[in-house]
Amino acid sequence: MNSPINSPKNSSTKSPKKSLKNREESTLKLLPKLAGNPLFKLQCYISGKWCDGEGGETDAVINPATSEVIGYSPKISETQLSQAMIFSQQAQTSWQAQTAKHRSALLQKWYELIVANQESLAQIITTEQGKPLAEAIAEVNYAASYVQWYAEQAKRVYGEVIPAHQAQLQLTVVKQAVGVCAAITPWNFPAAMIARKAAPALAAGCAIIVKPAPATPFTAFALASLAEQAGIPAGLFNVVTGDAVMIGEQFCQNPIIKKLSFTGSTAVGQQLIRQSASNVTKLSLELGGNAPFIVMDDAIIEDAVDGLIQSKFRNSGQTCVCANRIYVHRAIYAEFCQQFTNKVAKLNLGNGFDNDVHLGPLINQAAVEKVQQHVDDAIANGATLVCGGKATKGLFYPATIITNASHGMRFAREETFGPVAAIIAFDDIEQVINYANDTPFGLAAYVYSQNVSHIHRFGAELAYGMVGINTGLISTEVAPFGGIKASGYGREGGKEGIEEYLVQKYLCQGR
Ligand SMILES: NC(=O)C1=CN([C@@H]2O[C@H](COP(=O)(O)OP(=O)(O)OC[C@H]3O[C@@H](n4cnc5c(N)ncnc54)[C@H](OP(=O)(O)O)[C@@H]3O)[C@@H](O)[C@H]2O)C=CC1
Ligand SMILES: O=C(O)CCCC(=O)O
Repeated sequence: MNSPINSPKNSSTKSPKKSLKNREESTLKLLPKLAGNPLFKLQCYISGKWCDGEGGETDAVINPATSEVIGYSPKISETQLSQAMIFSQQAQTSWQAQTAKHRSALLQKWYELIVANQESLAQIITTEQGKPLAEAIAEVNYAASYVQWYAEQAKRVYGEVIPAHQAQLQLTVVKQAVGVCAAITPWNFPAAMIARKAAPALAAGCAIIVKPAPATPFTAFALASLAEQAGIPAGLFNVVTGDAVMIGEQFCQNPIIKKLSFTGSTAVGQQLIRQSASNVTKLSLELGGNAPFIVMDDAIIEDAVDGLIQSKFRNSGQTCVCANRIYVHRAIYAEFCQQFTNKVAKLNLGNGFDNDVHLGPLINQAAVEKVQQHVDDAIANGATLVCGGKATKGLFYPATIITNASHGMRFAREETFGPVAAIIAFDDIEQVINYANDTPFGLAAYVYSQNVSHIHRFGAELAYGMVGINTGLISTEVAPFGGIKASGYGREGGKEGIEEYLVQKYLCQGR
């Protein structure tokens, strides 16, 4: 039987005769957990209306824990998309003319609704993405924090007065909304990745059209439902699903779209750069990572172990800022590995809805295969498997520890995106900085050390957009999140995040 888990794109179904009501009824029979969930919508939200694809085609969405079909998301047509852009352009013109205070109040309302509906949203996230319910709740609050932050920042978009070079001139710089924006988001944080693009866009006075990953469209529809309830005017926040290639080309090449923000793989990011050349579209790209996690011999081992567990196993390792390569000083290597193994043994793998589950399933079969290849490569090249190392059932992959690993192994070159902790010994700070920087990627790095001069050196020399020092968790709405090198450019969060959706205009005024 063709398993839609392997490739959601291959699971397209042409179902023009199936009415929405029938689709909802058959879906709810399959998945009692979402029955009655007021935010469970199966339609795109475009120009303030809920709609199917005009050709009636849909994509099946699969629960990665059970392989059951959760529901179907529409495939919108190119015509629908270009009409959405025209409508958004009109809506955006009025929106940017509103006061920042007005935009802020609507975003604040959206924030409050997201928090008030956190359980319904988290249920949808766990069902379509697989992460444990407690993590899904944490993600909803994380997503909400961006909406709240940009509701506040909306009111602080300041311009500048420049001391003029001639007495008769006045020089000022104003900031204006870039226009209609687009976003392409991944499945690993289906709520947060949308919130941290849409909230600054709306705060800045832009409209946005979001294409979520096909594995997790229902969280996006749920956010749209709450935006509608919050009173965000039609055409400003849109969610479209369907053919990624067609939508991606339109986002890059339709001149209505002035800005595209993407989170996902480096390969797709590079394609979007190429595609948007003709339109010179402004881009923000948050791409793959390959985070080094460094533990010096002067670190507090217990803290480093706890930090590694947080960094490595969040979302079963399916996070671009997850520790991907772990470097532990040889002097503490054995002790560190022992303490880490003892704690990892307590992590439970299971359905995210069950109690006391720390790791849910991986997103699809391709993800399981990539993880397995990285494990097999390490073992074949002389590393030692301490625990895990094979899927237990379906997409469930256990926490895996590999010791005696080396820098040349595949996991150290490529993002694993799974719950595999492979630990490499190093001898001195020079060597480990070289190892850490020996990658095309530059998103996040982590260091554990109690030596101030070591910390300063790591801070200065690690070639990354973000460095966690004596912590395994760096993400927050108040700080600029983003990478350098092949991990992309642009920042999300902090005061910097809203700048991505603004353009500067310099006014040179004579008497
Ligand atoms: N930085 C991060 O947070 C993430 C990194 N990754 C990395 O990427 C690897 C592969 O994951 P995957 O989900 O396939 O990531 P992709 O980069 O393929 O997908 C991310 C998003 O981009 C869309 N997309 C894919 N191709 C195009 C295109 N030509 N034009 C426009 N949009 C497109 C996808 O939609 P569709 O699926 O319909 O093609 C999805 O919405 C992971 O193993 C991980 O290493 C993945 C996800 C997030
Ligand atoms: O790109 C990702 O993997 C999501 C980032 C998660 C975070 O904000 O910590």
